[in-house]
Amino acid sequence: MEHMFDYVVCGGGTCGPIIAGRLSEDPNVKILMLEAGKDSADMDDMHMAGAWTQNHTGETDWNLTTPPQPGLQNREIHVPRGRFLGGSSGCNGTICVRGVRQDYDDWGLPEWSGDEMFRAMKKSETFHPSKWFPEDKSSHGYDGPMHIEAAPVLPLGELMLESYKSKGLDYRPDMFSSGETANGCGHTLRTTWKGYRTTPMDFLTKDRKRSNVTIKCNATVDRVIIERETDNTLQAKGVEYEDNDGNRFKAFARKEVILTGGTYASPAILLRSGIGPKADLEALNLVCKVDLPGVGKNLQDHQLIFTYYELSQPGLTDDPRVNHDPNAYENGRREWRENKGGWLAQFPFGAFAFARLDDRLTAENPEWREFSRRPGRDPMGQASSQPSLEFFHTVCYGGPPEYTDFPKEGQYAFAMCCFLCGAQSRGEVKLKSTNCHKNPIVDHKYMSDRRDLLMMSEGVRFANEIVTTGAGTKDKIKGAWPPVGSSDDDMAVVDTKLRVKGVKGLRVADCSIMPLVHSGHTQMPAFGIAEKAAEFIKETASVKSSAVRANL
Ligand SMILES: Cc1cc2nc3c(=O)[nH]c(=O)nc-3n(C[C@H](O)[C@H](O)[C@H](O)COP(=O)(O)OP(=O)(O)OC[C@H]3O[C@@H](n4cnc5c(N)ncnc54)[C@H](O)[C@@H]3O)c2cc1C
Repeated sequence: MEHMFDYVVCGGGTCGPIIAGRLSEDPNVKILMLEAGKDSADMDDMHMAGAWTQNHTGETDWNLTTPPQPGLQNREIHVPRGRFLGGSSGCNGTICVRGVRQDYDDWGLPEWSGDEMFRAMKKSETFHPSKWFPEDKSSHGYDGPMHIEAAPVLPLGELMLESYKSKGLDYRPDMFSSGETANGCGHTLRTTWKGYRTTPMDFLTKDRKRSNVTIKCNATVDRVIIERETDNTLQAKGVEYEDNDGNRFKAFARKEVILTGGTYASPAILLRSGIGPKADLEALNLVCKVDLPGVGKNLQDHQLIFTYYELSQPGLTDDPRVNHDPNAYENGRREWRENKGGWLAQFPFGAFAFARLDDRLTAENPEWREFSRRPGRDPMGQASSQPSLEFFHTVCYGGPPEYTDFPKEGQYAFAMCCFLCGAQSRGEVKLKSTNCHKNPIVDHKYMSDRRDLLMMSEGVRFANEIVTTGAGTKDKIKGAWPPVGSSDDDMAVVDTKLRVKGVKGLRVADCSIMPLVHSGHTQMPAFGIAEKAAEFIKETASVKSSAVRANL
């Protein structure tokens, strides 16, 4: 294999293939994309969106677990991450929620404004309209490699929409694409089409195979090769990586190395490369090349609570196919192979809503009233255009594989989910070993900020009101289930164009660069981040080549 490329992209998950795909539009450019996991072309359980949990353990997952979380009664939390081509976009819920413009405006960087991110997010998309769904046309892209569609919400979803509306959350069908409201209900779109999950690997496979992109799987990037130039600056020259047997290789980049290992892995690669907090590096006998105290810090996650209900009547959930059938997976896989249908073809979530709960908390909770507020902001730092919480529900009893108490014949259950948008708890990623095959310590410090706990408690209370007293569902609930019971920021790691501070030719371009999580699930911003990263990289290349031309 040839070892010299123009660009080396480290991580073939969500952002990596988008960047590799965009850069490969120039046939003169040679790209290497390294992925620690395996090829996913033949992974049916990835192609079927409903089989998502099947890839949350074993070789297709990074098997990362947090240390005991004091805010969660010392529970250790498994945080799944895809480890194969397509990465987390290949084992996620396929839900598309772009958030609201203010989420990105709050990053305080003109390059990353709400308008810019909404433009970049739709660039990856081909939206497939449906007769029943009134899409907001201006919010969508129609010629990108990722296939996105609206999914019907099934009978329970229709009732939930009625319940949301009766609680003051107006129906705005495509609000999760347009980002138009912080209070409302509607449909989320899905990264599925014709029974298949779409992932950013669609930038590089099928009709978009590119001869100038080399993809290497089972290739775990250990560190970036950084050399000091004659002008005393540091330059990224390439990477060292290992296969699954520990054999070591080098690949070199004429132009740039781009880290796309995701929120947990990119900081770990930087740290192993000697870029990070000096004391932490020296404690592991790593030579500190650039003392960047922010690497691995400011870790954020959306927290999510599922509350289960039993329904008093049949016909509203998918439990008969999913939970009552002892051969559910066998039958689901057969149906998918035969006609790309069946329960595994779709992700089992129904109708969604956003809500702001600051007024409720302010009226009812003295502790909430004590928190300080910036002008025009609530105690979470959010403006009135930003939702406090997202609500959604499953269309059968479902959730992670470790769940038990499945409904039996004649029993029907579902979960109401409460998802915290503006989480304030901050955690960190640290190395526990310099071995690239050992996972870093991922400590989210969930619920360590009291405001998260108060907002989540109020959210669960509101969700319970929606389900048990809302117009669509109040007569259908039997009970609970189971029936027994910025660049001037010293901590910034990259500049506004995602270049790692202190090293030339090195960028990070994945969800780890988000200074604040947006209101919603993170794959849409991942698409936007990758599209913008590719634009910045091309911009640098064109400035360099015109500078070269000017010198001739
Ligand atoms: C279970 C789950 C459900 C989710 N549901 C949704 C949802 O419904 N909607 C939504 O919008 N978002 C969802 N998300 C979040 C979203 O999918 C991710 O935030 C997004 O895909 C992350 O993109 P990324 O490029 O930052 O990282 P990833 O997609 O994780 O890509 C990183 C890639 O780098 C590889 N890698 C890591 N380390 C190395 C290394 N050292 N060398 C080489 N390769 C390496 C990994 O194997 C992986 O392929 C979900 C995520 C999960 C895990």
